[in-house]
Amino acid sequence: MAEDQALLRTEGLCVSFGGLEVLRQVSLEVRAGCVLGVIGPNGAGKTTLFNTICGFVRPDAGRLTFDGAELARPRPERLTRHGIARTLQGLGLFTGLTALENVVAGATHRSRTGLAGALLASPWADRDERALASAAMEVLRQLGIDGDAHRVCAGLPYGVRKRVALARALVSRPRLLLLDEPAAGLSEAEIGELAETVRGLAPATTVMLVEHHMDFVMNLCDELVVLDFGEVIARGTPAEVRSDPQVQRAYLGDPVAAVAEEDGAHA
Ligand SMILES: Nc1ncnc2c1ncn2[C@@H]1O[C@H](COP(=O)(O)OP(=O)(O)OP(=O)(O)O)[C@@H](O)[C@H]1O
Repeated sequence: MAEDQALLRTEGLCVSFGGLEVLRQVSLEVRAGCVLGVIGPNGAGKTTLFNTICGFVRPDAGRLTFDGAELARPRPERLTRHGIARTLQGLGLFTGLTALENVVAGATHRSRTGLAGALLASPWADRDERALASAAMEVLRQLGIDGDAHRVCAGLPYGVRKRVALARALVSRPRLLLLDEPAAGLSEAEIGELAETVRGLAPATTVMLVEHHMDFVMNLCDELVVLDFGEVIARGTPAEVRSDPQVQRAYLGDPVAAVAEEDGAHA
């Protein structure tokens, strides 16, 4: 581990789409063993930040370092080899496959024999397949959904499908897990359970998540970074961020103006 304990670091990331600057000089650190939340109003650039870290979007400028080494040109298909995994805002599951098959699909990079071995039906491929299925089952058990392992995803409740998506990311045993809106669409009870699950992953797995559900974020995260119009406008503990006037303005409009308006209404 690098001395500064930052597992992931971004320095001066800039991304534009056409003339639209979506990330402006974004510098942040994800400390090893922590749960870092990235929040901000709609369109602030949160998902673009994830996409840049994962290599789906090439930055115009800036630098990414993972565990002290530059991640010069991250390639999505190689991320798990670096020890990074992510979930998507949509679930991205194969709805016609079972929960177990979906999770195995997330683990295939661990296979030694690869596609060629599987096509040739080599004994190694058989052994690999059994090992992958066993690893996938273990993660489903860890997330409390092993009872649904052989059910087709299309027929599973949304909350269970979200857990399958999480299991698929976890099966590679990532050092850094990126979660894009993990609480979206869940009931309050499921959100509470999810917070416990994510808390249980750290410190072995460092977590960076993008989320709109404020209670979830405030209760779960060790640190927050706030993006607004592609810029980092605040960072700190949830309590520090909550009381930051710039953050309040970004979310609620200018509080001073809001109070003045309210006074006017009562006058
Ligand atoms: N591939 C793209 N091409 C053009 N514009 C894009 C692209 N991806 C994102 N954008 C624009 O970039 C801005 C930031 O989008 P992004 O999805 O990163 O924001 P966000 O903070 O994740 O928003 P939300 O909370 O609504 O998911 C938006 O104005 C969006 O329309």
